[in-house]
Amino acid sequence: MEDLTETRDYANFDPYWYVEHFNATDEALIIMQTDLDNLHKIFTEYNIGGKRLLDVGTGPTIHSVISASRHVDEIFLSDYAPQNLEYLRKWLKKDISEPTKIIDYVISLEGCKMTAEERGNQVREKVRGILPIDVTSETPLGSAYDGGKFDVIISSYCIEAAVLDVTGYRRCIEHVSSLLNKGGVLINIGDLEGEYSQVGAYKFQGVSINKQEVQSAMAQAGYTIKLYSEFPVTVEEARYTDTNGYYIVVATK
Ligand SMILES: C[S@@+](CC[C@H](N)C(=O)[O-])C[C@H]1O[C@@H](n2cnc3c(N)ncnc32)[C@H](O)[C@@H]1O
Repeated sequence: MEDLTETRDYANFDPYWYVEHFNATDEALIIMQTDLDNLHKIFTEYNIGGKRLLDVGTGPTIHSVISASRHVDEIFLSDYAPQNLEYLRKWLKKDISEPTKIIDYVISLEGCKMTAEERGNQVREKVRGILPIDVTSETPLGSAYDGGKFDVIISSYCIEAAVLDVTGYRRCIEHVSSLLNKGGVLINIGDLEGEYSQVGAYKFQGVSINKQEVQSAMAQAGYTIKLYSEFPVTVEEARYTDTNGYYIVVATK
């Protein structure tokens, strides 16, 4: 990643590059497979569900809500970067051609007989909003937001990307938690002990965080951790990040 330009400016985040590299190819599926397996398992085996789900920092990819879509009534996608929100709006209106590898893989996990287009439409039917969000703000969805709280929140590779230190990470967990109903579930997926991730010609800097720091941030925000797991970085993913691994936490508020 040496030749890339270091940035913290999400105006430099290219949604088309991201989808091409993390959703569209055989390599992308290898990179995403562990998350897809985990999300499928969590929603089927842990009996997680509810009325309203918020995906925090969705980026331009809806892979994190495919499994969830069978277990909630309403899905809200969100992101900080306007170009990612625009990409998601185009996805919702079917104004862009959607790579099918990720959805086909989830269909294989679910053992259903649908096409990727049919399963993608099932997800679209649940989407009720595509919202601007800033997890560094005490009012992440904006001070004017009065749309209510959520029963399930998913955040995948967003919170460590949004800040540069552990204190900032803790605050973001608290901000996100303010959007979750009591008794609700937070599924938080992220990088362990890495600072950079490539998107296009840029490497985006975030906080390097370890297991103890993740768990204490969750405990401090009032969560009971139901599951904490770590996974190694694949050879394919190591091309795009300096992270040592990934964590996934499932916790109740
Ligand atoms: C590495 S991408 C992850 C996208 C997607 N969730 C995934 O799992 O592939 C990080 C995302 O976090 C978003 N982001 C960065 N800063 C943020 C902030 N302060 N609040 C909310 N989202 C932020 C970026 O715009 C980007 O879409």
